[in-house]
Parts: sequence; C-alpha cells; structure tokens
Amino acid sequence: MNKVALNIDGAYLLQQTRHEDERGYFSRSYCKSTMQSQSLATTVIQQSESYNKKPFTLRGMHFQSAPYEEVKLIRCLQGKLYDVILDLRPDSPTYLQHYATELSAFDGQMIYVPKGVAHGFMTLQKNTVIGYSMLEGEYSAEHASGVRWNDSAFNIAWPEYSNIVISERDRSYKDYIE
Ligand SMILES: Cc1cn([C@H]2C[C@H](O)[C@@H](COP(=O)(O)OP(=O)(O)O[C@H]3O[C@@H](C)C(=O)[C@@H](O)[C@H]3O)O2)c(=O)[nH]c1=O
Repeated sequence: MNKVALNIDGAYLLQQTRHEDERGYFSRSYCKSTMQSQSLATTVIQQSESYNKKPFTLRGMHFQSAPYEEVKLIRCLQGKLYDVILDLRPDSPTYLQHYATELSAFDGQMIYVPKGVAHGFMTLQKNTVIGYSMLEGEYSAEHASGVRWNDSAFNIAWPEYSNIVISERDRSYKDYIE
C-alpha cells in the first residue's frame, strides 16, 4: 500500500497494491499490520456503505463531535464520485483547507480522514456506492453534525451538476462561523 500525505494535516491518499493476472486482480483493502507500520489507526469499529441512485447526489459535509469523533477510510465500490474533505480543527495548521478528488470503482484509492475533518461527496454516475471503514468513533446520532457543502467560507469547487439530490438536513446547515 502506498501512502501519500494530502494537504490536510493527518489525511492521506492510500493506494492499494494490486496483484494482476489474466483473471483480474487481487488487492488488500485493509491490512492491520500495514496500517500499523504506517502509523495509521487500525481498529475497525464499523463498516458501512451508501448507495446512491442518481448522479449529482450530495451527502455531507459531515463529522461527529467529541467524544465520538471518527477516523474514516473511504473508497468507491461502484460508479464514480467527487469526494471532498474539509479541515474543521481550529488548532490545525490546515484549518479550513479542503482536498477534493474523483474516486471510482476499481481505482484502488482510499482516503484516510482523521478526526475533526468533515467529509462529503457528490456522485458523478448513477448507482454509485461508497464504502466506509470507521476506524475510531461509533455512530452517534446526537453527535452527528455538519456544515453546508456550498458555504462560501469553504470555497469548494464542486463539479457542474443538474438536479442535485440532497437531504433537507444537508441543505439547511447555517453559515459557518469561525
Ligand atoms: C452515518 C450513519 C447513519 N445511520 C442511520 C441514520 C439515518 O437513519 C440513516 C441515514 O443517515 P445519514 O443521512 O446521516 O446518512 P449519510 O448522509 O449518508 O451520512 C454519511 O455521510 C457521509 C458524507 C459521511 O462521511 C458518513 O460518515 C456519514 O455521515 O442511517 C446509522 O445507523 N449509522 C451511521 O453510521
């Protein structure tokens, strides 16, 4: 597994090592000892997936507050999406910076999201599936929080879209105040 530091402190792009042959490929999507040797969180608390029927489905930008802050390992299992992480830690050297990239099924890429960093995505194809491994922090509805995907405080350049699909909660987050 190759680990590349992103422009968000503590966030990484992990590239799976692929063993290809005439049948296709084999790659490890999680390996405790490799994660440990790379000084990454290792304990899988929950694994989840979200299925999105339509292109331009927007989920985010989500995070959980203490003591339920999550470390997330994210990848695309089917389809294609535009994935964004946003640093909301006031004491971080990369506070309010974001990182965005396209993820697609079979690209072997995973985004490692540290605590205190919000995550969201926009699907770019129909029937897109995202897989999560939560390495720390159980789900807690009371601690689930978010900021608005298109808040001008973050200046995120989302792809062009039409007929966005978004939950009422995600649409309605108030303006971010530092
Ligand atoms: C996130 C989550 C939701 N749920 C339930 C609560 C609710 O009834 C239903 C849908 O929840 P949500 O609307 O929050 O789902 P969703 O908007 O897909 O939430 C996800 O968004 C992306 C961007 C993330 O980064 C994830 O960590 C998570 O916050 O699933 C769980 O049981 N466990 C979980 O871990």
